[in-house]
Amino acid sequence: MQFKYLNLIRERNPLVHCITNIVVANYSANGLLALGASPLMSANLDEVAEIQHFSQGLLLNIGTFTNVEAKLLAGKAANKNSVPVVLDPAGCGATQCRKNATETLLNELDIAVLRGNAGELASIAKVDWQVKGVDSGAGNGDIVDIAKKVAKQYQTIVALSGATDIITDGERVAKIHNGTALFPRITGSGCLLGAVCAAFVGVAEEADYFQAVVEACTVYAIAGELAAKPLTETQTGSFSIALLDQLAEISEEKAQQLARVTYE
Ligand SMILES: Nc1ncnc2c1ncn2[C@@H]1O[C@H](COP(=O)(O)OP(=O)(O)O)[C@@H](O)[C@H]1O
Ligand SMILES: Cc1ncsc1CCOP(=O)(O)O
Ligand SMILES: [Mg+2]
Repeated sequence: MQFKYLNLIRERNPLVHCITNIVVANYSANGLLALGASPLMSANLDEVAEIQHFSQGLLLNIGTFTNVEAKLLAGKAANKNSVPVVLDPAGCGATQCRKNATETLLNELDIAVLRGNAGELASIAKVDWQVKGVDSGAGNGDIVDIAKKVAKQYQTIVALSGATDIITDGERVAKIHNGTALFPRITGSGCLLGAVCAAFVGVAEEADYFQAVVEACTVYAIAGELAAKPLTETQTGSFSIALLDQLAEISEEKAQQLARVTYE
């Protein structure tokens, strides 16, 4: 697999505007900085539309279910200014009001990338799933079918994360087999991945968003793998810091060497 967007991020230092949840705001900002992007966190109604005149990517994350109006306003301005919008429906299956808000964002906005775990994507696809808050929960549905269905319905690129990440535009499917079981043991690792996707599509042409998202998820999963290498399975605090270090350290050459990606 050929990588080309990681170096572009480091060259261009894209500004990624995040309207995210309070749990992960600081960690996401640090992760974007480590990668080579420039984070801006704001949910103020007076400025979120204006920010789309100079930002390269917009992340909307519903994790703490706040600022829905700001997300709509920012998303509409981003669409008008050709700024790619990444939606992270964190915890969207937990309550009815989250489901409604997620559907509104998907219907009202042109979402370039929808990044979530299996439970979140199953909830959007209306497939029966035992959702567990912001964690992926358990279910019997075929996750490739779920991801493809949602990608087609909303004409977007779905990045469904888990032990194997599934990236699809509804037709093409990439599976990323990299990662570490330490990822789901720290809070914010999925949310930071959403922000990382925004940085990658922020330096890509629209026609190549699929490839940019595959690259984003692969680089990220490998950074986690490298961070976990010297750690035991209980060193979750160290993993959270080591992941930031690896996002700063990882090169296209290293990613190419370690990537385990298959296409269907
Ligand atoms: N069991 C696992 N083994 C390896 N990697 C994992 C595992 N679970 C999640 N990941 C990785 O963790 C990152 C965050 O995904 P995930 O934990 O699914 O997000 P979320 O926090 O939204 O549930 C992704 O890069 C994914 O590949
Ligand atoms: C714990 C929690 N509660 C609301 S948002 C959030 C953070 C979830 O982070 P992630 O989805 O990346 O694990
Ligand atoms: Mg998580």
